[in-house]
Amino acid sequence: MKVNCTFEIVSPVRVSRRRMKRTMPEMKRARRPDVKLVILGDMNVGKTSLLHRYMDKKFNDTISTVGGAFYLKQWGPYNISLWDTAGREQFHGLGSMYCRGASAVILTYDVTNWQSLAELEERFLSLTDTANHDCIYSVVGNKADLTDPSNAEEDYEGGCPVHTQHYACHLIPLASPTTVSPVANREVQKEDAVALYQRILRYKALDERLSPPAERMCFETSAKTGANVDELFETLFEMVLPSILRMRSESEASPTIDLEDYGPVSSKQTKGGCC
Ligand SMILES: Nc1nc2c(ncn2[C@@H]2O[C@H](COP(=O)(O)OP(=O)(O)OP(=O)(O)O)[C@@H](O)[C@H]2O)c(=O)[nH]1
Ligand SMILES: [Mg+2]
Repeated sequence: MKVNCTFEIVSPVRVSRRRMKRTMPEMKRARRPDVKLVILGDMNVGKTSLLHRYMDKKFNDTISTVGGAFYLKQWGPYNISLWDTAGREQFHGLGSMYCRGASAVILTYDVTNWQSLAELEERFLSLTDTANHDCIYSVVGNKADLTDPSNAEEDYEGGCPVHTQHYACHLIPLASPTTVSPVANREVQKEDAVALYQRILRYKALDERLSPPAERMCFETSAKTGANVDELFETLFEMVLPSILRMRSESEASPTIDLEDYGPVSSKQTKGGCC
């Protein structure tokens, strides 16, 4: 449905200063997402946790995503829609719908689970065929905290770091402490992610010399500790900025709006509903 209209928006942030009457282009900017990023990957790799960490700076309990959900992030003057998707097989078909019109896709695996990396090429890469022609791709290994020796914990009552082997801590070790050797947890090496990124470029028939380098597009993150999470999203936002500017100049010309573009957005950083 396309309509011509201008209406008044009172932004909760500005209501103390002044009520604003915006013309169409400003109203469009205030509400309509400028660009779309999608996060894909097998179930349980931490897609939702990464979005919660970035949007809310928290690592809280999650339930397995049903269908998909979107978040609207205001980044400077730009509105970026972040689409979370379900990794479960039963929702696989929805992935290509969520990727439609995407300017960046985050392909996520679990560094402690080799199969989650393999699934990206076997099951998820083809879903990105509906993304924009100039879409960028990031390969993200999450749960890096599980392979970080400094995070090692022994199974004590209350927990005591493994490097205090002489039990300096006050806790009495259990009869047979189970030491988690974090490095042994790692199943995917960084080189494996780089190799996958290069195969993605070939799949997309992109010239590697003209594409963003692997070291810029491959990340290891932890939604639990927050490691590299802001860097991941902010790097991608910077990289899609040219697409935003291009699409804005194209949309300036169109005086109509499509009300279906306006999700249930009511404040600056708003979580969309499940779609
Ligand atoms: N240690 C650790 N656990 C994590 C991390 N990220 C997510 N988890 C845990 O992994 C489990 C799955 O996390 P989700 O964010 O729900 O995974 P998902 O990819 O959204 O899963 P689906 O919605 O089913 O596709 C939860 O128990 C999280 O607490 C991380 O960085 N480190
Ligand atoms: Mg999820």
